[in-house]
Amino acid sequence: MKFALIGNPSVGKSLIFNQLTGLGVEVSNYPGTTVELQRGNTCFQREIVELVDLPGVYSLEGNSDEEGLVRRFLEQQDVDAVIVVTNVTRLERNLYLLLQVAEYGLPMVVVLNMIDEAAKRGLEVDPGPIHDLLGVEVIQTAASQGKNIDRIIPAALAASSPSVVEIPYDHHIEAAVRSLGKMFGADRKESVRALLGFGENPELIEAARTISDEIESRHRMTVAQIIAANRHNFAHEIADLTVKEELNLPQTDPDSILTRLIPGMPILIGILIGMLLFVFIAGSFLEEIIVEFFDVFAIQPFVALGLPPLVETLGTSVLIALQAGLGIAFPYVFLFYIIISILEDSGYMTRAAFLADNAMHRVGMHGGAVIPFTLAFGCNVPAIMSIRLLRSRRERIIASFLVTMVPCSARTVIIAGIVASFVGIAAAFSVYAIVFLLILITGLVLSRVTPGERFGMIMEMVPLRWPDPKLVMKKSWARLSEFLFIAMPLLLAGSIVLGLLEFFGVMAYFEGLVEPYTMALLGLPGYAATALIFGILRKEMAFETLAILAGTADLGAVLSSLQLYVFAIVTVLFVPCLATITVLLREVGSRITLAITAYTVALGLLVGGLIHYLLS
Ligand SMILES: Nc1nc2c(ncn2[C@@H]2O[C@H](COP(=O)(O)OP(=O)(O)OP(=O)(O)O)[C@@H](O)[C@H]2O)c(=O)[nH]1
Ligand SMILES: [Mg+2]
Repeated sequence: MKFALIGNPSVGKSLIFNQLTGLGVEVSNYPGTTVELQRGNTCFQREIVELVDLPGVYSLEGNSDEEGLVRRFLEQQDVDAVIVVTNVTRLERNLYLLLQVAEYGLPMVVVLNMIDEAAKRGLEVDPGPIHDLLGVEVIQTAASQGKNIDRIIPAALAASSPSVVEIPYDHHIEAAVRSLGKMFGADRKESVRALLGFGENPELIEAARTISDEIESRHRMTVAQIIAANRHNFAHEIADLTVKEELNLPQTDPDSILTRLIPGMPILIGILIGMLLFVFIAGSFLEEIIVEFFDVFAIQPFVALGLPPLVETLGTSVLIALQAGLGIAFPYVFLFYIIISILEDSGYMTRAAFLADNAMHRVGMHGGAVIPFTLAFGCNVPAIMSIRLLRSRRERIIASFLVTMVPCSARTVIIAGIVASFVGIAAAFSVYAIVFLLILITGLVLSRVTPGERFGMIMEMVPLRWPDPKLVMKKSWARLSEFLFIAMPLLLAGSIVLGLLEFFGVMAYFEGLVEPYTMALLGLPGYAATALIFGILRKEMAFETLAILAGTADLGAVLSSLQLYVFAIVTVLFVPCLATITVLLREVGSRITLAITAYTVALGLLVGGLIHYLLS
C-alpha cells in the first residue's frame, strides 16, 4: 500500500509524515520547506505502508518545479490513495487545490489540520459538507499535538473509490465536456484536464484544443481562467459551509506592524543585528571555553607524551582540526540554528522576506533569500544548505555566489583580530564596506547575466505563533549534525594532508617558490601564502597560522599596517573554506562551485593587489 500527502505549503504535511514514519523530515513554518519527494514507511496492523511527502503547492496547473513534480506524480497514478492535508483556518484556498486533486480520480482522504488554531480563533468546523459533497472521509487533526493523526492511515486504507465531486462549470465548459465524452468516451475529469492541455491521449487533447480556441474567441477569458474561476467559486461555497465564525474575537493584527515599511523595517534590522550580536557574544564566550578545554586537556597532554615527530605532527594537526571544528560548530552554528529555527517557526521569516523583497529583486533574488543571507553571517555552511528554499535554479546560483562572500563569524575573527587590533577600527569597518560593495556589484552583474526565468514572489503569510521548543531543538540538532558529518571529516582529512606537507618540508619549499609572486603582487612574505592556504581549512586558521609562522602574536611588529590590511582583505575574499566548498558541491554542483572558487580567488588577489598598488 502506498499513500501520498498532498497540500498547500506549510499546512503540516511534513509534520504528519514525521509522526507517521518516525523520520526526521524538516518541518518549518515557512512555505516551501519540502522541495523534493520524501519517502518513508509506517506499519499498520502488520502491514507495511509506504508514505510519500510531496512539496506544498497551491495549484497543479502552474509551471514551477514543484507543481510539475506533484502533477507528474499524480499522473502516474502509482498510489493507492492520496491524503490531502489542508489548513482549516485557510480552507478556501486549500480546497482549490483539493478540487484539482479530486479530478485525478484517485481514492482520497481529507485531513483538516490545525484544528487547534481554528478553535483559538473561534472558528466552528463542520466536516459534514465536505464529506457529503466529495464522498470522502474527512479527519480533523492538530498535528502539532498529535491529535487524530492515528486515524489517517486506517482511513486511507479504507478509501477505495475516488471522490464523487462534480464541480459545476460554466455552460460552455459543460457542453465541451459532453461532446468530448461523446467523441472519445472520456469521463468528465479526463475531459476537463484535456481542455486544460493535460492528459495522455493526444487526439483527445487536440480535439479539446479546437474547442477551447472556439470558447476563447467568444469569451474574453481563456478556458483555464474560466475553469479556475469556477473552481474558486465552488471552493468558496464549500468553505463557507464548513467553517463558521463562532464568535467575533477582537483581534489586533500584528501584521499591520510587522509588514509595513515603518516600523517593520527598523524591527527587522533590529532583530537581525540583535541576533548577530547575541551569537557573537555568546558564541565567542562558548568558543573560548571549548578551545581552552582542548588546549589544556588534549593538545598539551598529547605534546607532552613526546611521541616520534611524525606522529606528533599528525596527531596535533588532527586535534587542532577537531578543536577548530567543534569550536565553531557548537557555539556559532548551533546557536544560529536555534535562533533561525525560532524565527522560522514563529512565522516571522515570511514577514522578513516580504519586507526584503524589493531590495532583493535588484540583485536577482526575491525576499526568500533573507534566510540564507542572515545565516551566512554566522556560518556559510548552513546558509548554503538553506538556499534550497529558493524557488528557481537561477536564484540558487546567484545566492550561492553572494552567500559565500558574506563575512561569516570566522572571517569576522580575522577582521577583528588583524585589522581592528593592529591597523584600527575605521580600517576594520572599511573591510566590511569593501566586501558589501563587492557583494552588491556581483549581485547586480549576476542578475543580468544568469540565465533562467525570473519569478515574482507569491509567498503565503503563515500565521504567527509561539514556536514549540521541542520542535526547534529537534530541527536545530538535525541541521547541526548535518554540518558535523559534512564538515568535520573534511577538516580532519585536510589537516592530516597539511600536517604531512609541513612535516616533509613541502611547505617551506612552496613558500620559497611563491615568495617572489606574493611580494610583487601583494607585498606579502611567502609564509603569508601558507597562512592563506591554511585559511581554506577554516578561515580564522589563516590568522593563527600567520602568527605561528611569523613567530609572534604581535603581528604589528613584523608586518606593516598595509601588509596586514591586504592580508585580511585577501583572506576574507579568497576561496570559501573547505566545508563551504563541500556543501556547495552538493547544492549547486561542481561547475558552479568551481566558478565560485575561481571568482573569489581572482577577486581576493585583484582587490588585495589593487590596494597594495594604490597605497604603497
Ligand atoms: N498550531 C498548529 N501548528 C501546526 C499544526 N500542524 C503543523 N503545524 C506547524 O505548521 C508549520 C508547517 O508544518 P510543515 O509540516 O513543515 O508543513 P508542510 O506542509 O510540510 O510545508 P511545506 O513543506 O512547505 O509544503 C510548522 O511550524 C508546524 O509546526 C497543527 O495542527 N497546529
Ligand atoms: Mg514539508
